[in-house]
Amino acid sequence: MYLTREQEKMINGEYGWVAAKALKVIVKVGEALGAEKLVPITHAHVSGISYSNIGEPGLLFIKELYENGGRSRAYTTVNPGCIDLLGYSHIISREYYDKQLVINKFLEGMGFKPTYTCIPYFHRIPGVNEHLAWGESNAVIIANSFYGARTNREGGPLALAAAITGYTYYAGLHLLDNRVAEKKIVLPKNLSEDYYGATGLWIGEHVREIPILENAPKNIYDLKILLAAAAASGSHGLIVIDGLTPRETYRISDHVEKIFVEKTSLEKYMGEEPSSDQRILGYIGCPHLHPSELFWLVKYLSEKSSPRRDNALLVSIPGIYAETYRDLLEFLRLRGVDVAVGTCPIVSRLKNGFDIVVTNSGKAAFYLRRLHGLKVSLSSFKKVVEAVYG
Ligand SMILES: C[C@@](O)(CCOP(=O)(O)O)CC(=O)O
Repeated sequence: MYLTREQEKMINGEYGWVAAKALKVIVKVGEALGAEKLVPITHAHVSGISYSNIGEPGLLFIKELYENGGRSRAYTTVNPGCIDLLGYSHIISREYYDKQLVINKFLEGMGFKPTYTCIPYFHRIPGVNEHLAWGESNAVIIANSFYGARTNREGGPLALAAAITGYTYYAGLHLLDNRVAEKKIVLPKNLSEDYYGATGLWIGEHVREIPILENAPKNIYDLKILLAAAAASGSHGLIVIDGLTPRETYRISDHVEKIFVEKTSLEKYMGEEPSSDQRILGYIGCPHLHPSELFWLVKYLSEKSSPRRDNALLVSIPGIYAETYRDLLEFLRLRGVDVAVGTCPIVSRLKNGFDIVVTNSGKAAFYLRRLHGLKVSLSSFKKVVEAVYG
């Protein structure tokens, strides 16, 4: 692989052994993927920092990088950890509180922004054709598909290595030649919001190639639900949205096969609807909620008082909002909302006690069914609130 003089210095240890090791890993992976050079990144997003996912070995790994001088050479944000940073939530377990704080201390010590969110694109909007090294599949697919930026789906350690070196390998979705839509997926016209999660799950399971979507929602709130689900059940890093994805960031193959999605094919992902005697956990915030979504929630709840008996509404939001939106979060808490800041049920342990989860998130449904063995019913944002508050 071709390395610049600066990269050679780094790999030879002139910037410390952590940077040298990190660059060696990136070069090895790049060589395996046929990269001929490295590319500087403007933003790394590091996933895999939750103690309940990475445990003691992960904590020790991050500690070693920090203690041996690993520091960010690119703007870097981090994914959610496993604790509620404001301490409001009764549903997210506090089991690993101290361990997570230790991890957070090392991450912040390396110069990473304490965002604790899976929607880093709302914190720093990626530009068209900017090279990024992001972990967290929902963030990756939004960066490529909505903003037209360029990032592969990195695992946590590789995004960490990119943060420390400021580089990633020039392969995969960094090259226009690999951003070619080969299937056209035609969604049913006027599909209601209830089905966006299911649509994503269907695409992830049934389509391997990069598709171009027709009749997809065009606003980022609906798209983040649809694309996150597709990236959870499948391996996509880019799904072209017809009429929205910046045109210069992808190509369309000369032989595009058309696939029509029938609404009936989506039903199996929806799950059964809750019955009146079941204890319902409503969940919104996967991917994390944007401030506008928080304001919608406040609007919906201004006419409600408290959840119906035995029900609860869990809402997960970026850690970075904790201070800015404290009044809003306090309002939600007083309405009985279980607000979890800087975490989510996918990267934490839950205190259970519910018969069924009602959520608008296909990604949450995918993981909660598998990780926590929970029954999940898919619905729309507003109907989740209705299911809990009546
Ligand atoms: C559990 C976690 O890996 C989310 C699922 O991964 P992904 O959506 O495939 O990137 C996130 C994390 O550990 O930070």
